[in-house]
Amino acid sequence: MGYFKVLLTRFIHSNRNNIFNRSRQKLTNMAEKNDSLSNIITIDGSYLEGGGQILRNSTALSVLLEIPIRVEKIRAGRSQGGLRPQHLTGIQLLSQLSEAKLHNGNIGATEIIFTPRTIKGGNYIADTKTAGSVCLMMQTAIPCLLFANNSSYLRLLGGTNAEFAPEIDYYSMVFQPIARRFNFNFDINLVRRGYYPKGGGEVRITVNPIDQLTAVDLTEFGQIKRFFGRAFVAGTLSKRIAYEMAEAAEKLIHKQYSKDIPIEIQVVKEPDNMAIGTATGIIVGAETTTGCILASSALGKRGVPANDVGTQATEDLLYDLSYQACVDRHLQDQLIILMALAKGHSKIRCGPLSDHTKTAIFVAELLTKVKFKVTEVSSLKTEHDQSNSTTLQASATSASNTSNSTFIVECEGLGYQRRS
Ligand SMILES: Nc1ncnc2c1ncn2[C@@H]1O[C@H](COP(=O)(O)OP(=O)(O)OP(=O)(O)O)[C@@H](O)[C@H]1O
Repeated sequence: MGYFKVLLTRFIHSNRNNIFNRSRQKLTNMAEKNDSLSNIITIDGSYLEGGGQILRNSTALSVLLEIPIRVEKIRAGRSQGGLRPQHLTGIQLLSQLSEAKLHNGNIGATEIIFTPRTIKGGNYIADTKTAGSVCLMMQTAIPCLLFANNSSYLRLLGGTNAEFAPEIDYYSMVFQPIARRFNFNFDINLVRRGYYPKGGGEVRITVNPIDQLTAVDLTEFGQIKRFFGRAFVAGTLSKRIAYEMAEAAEKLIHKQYSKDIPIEIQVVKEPDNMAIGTATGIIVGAETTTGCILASSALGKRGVPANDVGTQATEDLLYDLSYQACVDRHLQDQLIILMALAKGHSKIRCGPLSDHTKTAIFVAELLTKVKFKVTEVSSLKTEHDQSNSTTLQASATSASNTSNSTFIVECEGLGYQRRS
């Protein structure tokens, strides 16, 4: 019985490999028919985090550097691997703005070949037709459009406050001000919010071109000068829920920080014409005297009490602050591509590095040839943190790394310049 099982397993494996190799060859032949693929680079989409981010970063860098890429084993780290609607919509947007050839751009595809030709500003519309995050589309399109030769106007439809993605408020409260440090800006016009499961949110983004990104130094934490945030309900939910989330956040902050530090958390019931669907959530952030901005967000779920939602978002923020990190656990990976492209030496101080960050470094090094250096600078968290280590335990787990170390991530950027 055991012998037959071994034979059967071998047969299945060898067949699977044959099928994989045959379809891969077919894809390459199709692509080679029209494109020059002599310098194609293959990206292993299953590397570390193995999610959509590796695909976004590699296609964005492919556009900027005019390198054709093959991404294989797409989202192999996820239970439902391959391209999902939001990933496909994001890649199609990049294909349009770069006049790229996209081979195998289909839902479920586990391998694509992407051959960009240019970077073209202009008007673009992308609709995930799901609650797929509009911010994740911004994450790839904006760095490319910064280097187009004219302005761009994006109309993006999908989820504005989606799980496991930056919320639109994170983009305006954290990413946008930090982007200014890299010498770029973009306008966000939030037309309508959209949530899981319906989506239907809409943002309009204006991107004006720049010549070069400036390197950043985000390594001095300074002192916390204010806490801020936004607690919301939309649809049929009572505003009381938003008050409860905000109160839970304030209570937790006051437990650990002086009451002299101002806390301003807006409590909002979204107007009906500004939101599709029913949802609730909170973002809580902190700004320091040296201009570091960190934040964390959480969305409400059926059966989860409002104060647990407020507490979760705040615990995550306090955990990042306890390292005196200058960027939060989510911003880390989002800055890697910008650091690699900028002119000069960029440095950021982080808490435990996320797998997203390590994956972003892997892709940036592979495509730009820029070398990143990661240095462990301390293994001690701040004193108040150590006295609150139990509260922060849960948070450590969600940061996907339980190390107590603080890290400096740095690189000499390639000084990417807009093509004339
Ligand atoms: N709460 C959050 N606030 C800000 N950014 C976030 C938050 N949660 C996740 N992110 C960012 O969103 C991106 C998510 O990438 P990831 O590859 O996990 O998701 P994805 O593209 O939806 O793909 P997949 O479906 O494969 O998970 C990362 O850049 C991560 O830092």
